[in-house]
Order: sequence, then structure tokens, then C-alpha cells
Amino acid sequence: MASADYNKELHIALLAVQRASLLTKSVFHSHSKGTLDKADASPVTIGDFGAQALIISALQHNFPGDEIVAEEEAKDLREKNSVKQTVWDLVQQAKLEDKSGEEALGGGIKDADSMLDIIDKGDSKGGSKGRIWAIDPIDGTKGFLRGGQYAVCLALMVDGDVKVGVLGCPNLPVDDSEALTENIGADASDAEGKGVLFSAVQGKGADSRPLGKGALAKESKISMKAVSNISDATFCESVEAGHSSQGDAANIAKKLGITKPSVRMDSQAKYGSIARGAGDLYLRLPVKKDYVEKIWDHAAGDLIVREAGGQVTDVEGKRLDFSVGRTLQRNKGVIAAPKDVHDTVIKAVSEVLGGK
Ligand SMILES: Nc1ncnc2c1ncn2[C@@H]1O[C@H](COP(=O)(O)OS(=O)(=O)O)[C@@H](OP(=O)(O)O)[C@H]1O
Ligand SMILES: [Mg+2]
Ligand SMILES: [Mg+2]
Ligand SMILES: [Mg+2]
Repeated sequence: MASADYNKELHIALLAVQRASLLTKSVFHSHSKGTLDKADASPVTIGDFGAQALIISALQHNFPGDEIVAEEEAKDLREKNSVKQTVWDLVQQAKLEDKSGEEALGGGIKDADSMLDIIDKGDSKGGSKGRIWAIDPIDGTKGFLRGGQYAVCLALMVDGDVKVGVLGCPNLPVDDSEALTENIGADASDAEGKGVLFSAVQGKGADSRPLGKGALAKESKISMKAVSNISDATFCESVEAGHSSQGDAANIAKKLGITKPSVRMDSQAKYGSIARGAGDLYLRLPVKKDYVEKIWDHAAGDLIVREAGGQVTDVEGKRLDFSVGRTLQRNKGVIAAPKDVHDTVIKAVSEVLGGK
């Protein structure tokens, strides 16, 4: 049984995300990303399937009794043999450079059919009891396809509470002073000097390190920037207007006296960026009344920001509740901010959204 310091969980999660990022990077650079449309019309790529298979395989090897909530399922691959073969080729190629890391993750997957079964092991219903991992193999798939930011996301929840969170952001600059100028649009390539691995364990603070190809790089502590005057804050929001209301965000910023333009960035790279003080606020404001956020879109980022000195709630100021299944049914939207200004932000949010 793993001990409650979560050292092993963190180590395996970091290695698993780093290995999965090798796969997503190879797809990011390839001409064809094997995109399919899911039932809800959102995109999924060969990178999403491959990364999910690799992460689940590492978790099953190390923590066979744990449950897993993951975004993707293998149905489309079972129906499309050529896509299945492409994903299988990618999965076989994605290996950490150091042998001990590969051994720690249990090595590769046996064959293509086992790969499909592994992908489908992410079908837990979630809930408030026991150890449950949440995986978003590529968060910001639209950003990934656009050549922008994306993140490989993994979190461990115990009894509905996030204990460990890891985000691999292959296209964020290692040097955080560049972070908020580099994220938007076409040229966010993962050249030399790019790639960050964020992590946090409950009660132990948040870290970042360069995303590598083998043994883990040395970590450093990260923390949110102190905001002495809210009108000087920089806020991040989604690139896709369909994922977060950019009009409401602009009105909230105006109420707070913020004049800097928003930074539009795909994926949980937003949480990582503000956690390291590159940007101050993250606003995710509901567009459609009936959309329910997914736990894998927020679990790792929620812990990383809170451990870096931030507060993360929904638009009403309630903490995100990861204990009610695969979705955040009890929450609407997300507001992440440094602890001491969070109340001020929520007040502006409720004034703008009030009556909506
Ligand atoms: N309507 C609506 N509202 C809110 N959120 C939605 C909505 N539809 C989809 N999604 C989820 O948004 C995830 C990506 O969020 P981002 O903040 O990265 O958006 S964006 O890419 O910057 O536009 C994206 O995650 P991935 O599918 O992993 O990319 C979705 O789970
Ligand atoms: Mg998706
Ligand atoms: Mg996502
Ligand atoms: Mg995804």
C-alpha cells in the first residue's frame, strides 16, 4: 500500500506525464494529427489516444487497485483499424531515454488490442470514495491542432480531494518571464527552451521543472505573484469563445479597473502560468447554461494553483467539488486568483453575472 506522503505517486505521475508528452510532441510535429470528431463534435487526435494509453498503463503497473477517470475511450479505434495501427506505432515509439524511468513505468504495452483495453480502463464513474486518478491526455486539443498551448494532465484524488497534480506543458517557455507573450496562436512551437512540468502535492507547495526526455530535471518552487493593486492584474482566459465568455470577462476586468488586454491561452497551461506568477487571474465564465465542466480539465490545475498560494473556486466562490463523479456538477465556471484578492474578484464576477 502506498504511504500517505504521496512521494511514489508524484514520481510516477511526473514520469508518466513526461513519457506521454514525448508522444504528443511527436504528433504535434507531424503533418497529420489523425483528428476524429467525437459525438459532441469536439476533436480527438491520435495523440490523445496514445497519451491516455501510456499514462493508464503506467498507473496500472504501479497502483493496480486505483480507479481511473479519463477523457477518451477506444470505441473509435475499435472501428477504425488504420487509426488503431497509427496509435499503436506511436505508443511503441514513446520511451523515456533512461532505462530506470521506463522500468518504473512498467515498460511498454503488450499489443495493440491490450492498448485498446487499457484506454477503456479510464471509465470510472469517479466519486467521493477511495483513490481515483483523473487524466486529460491532451487538454486544449483545439490549441494542439492550432499549434498553440496544450497540456497533458494527471491528478490523484483521494476521497474526492485532490492530493497530487501534474501538468506537462510542452509549448510553454521554461523561462517564465516569456510565458505570457508566447502563448497565443501559431508560433507556440516546442523548440529548445520550451516545455514545463508543473506539480503539486497537497500541503507541500507547488513546483516546476523543465520537461525532459528521461530522468526528471531538478524542480524549483513556484508561487503566485503578489497583487498589490488589482487594476494592475493580468488575466488569462480560453482562446475558444465557446469555452468561456470573453464578453463577461471583459466586463469583469473593467469593473476591477484592469486595462491590460486578456491573455488567451489554451488548456490548463493557464493554471500553470498563474501559479508561477506569469499572469495573475484565470477567469472561466460559462457560455452555455447547461455545460458541466469535466474533472480532468481542472483537478491538477486546481491543486497546483492552491499550493502556489492561490484560491480556486467557481463563479459563486464555492471550491471546486471533485467528489461528485466525472463532472463538476456542483460548480459553474472557474475563478482562480491569489488568495488575498480572490474575494474582490468574486465580487466583480457576481456583479457582472448577477441576474444572468
Ligand atoms: N462549452 C464548453 N464550455 C467550457 N469548456 C468546454 C466546453 N466545451 C468543451 N470544453 C472543454 O474545454 C476544454 C479546453 O479548455 P480551454 O480553456 O483549453 O479552451 S481553449 O482551448 O483555450 O479554447 C476542453 O478540453 P479538451 O477536450 O481536453 O481539449 C473541453 O473539455
Ligand atoms: Mg476533448
Ligand atoms: Mg480538457
Ligand atoms: Mg482532452
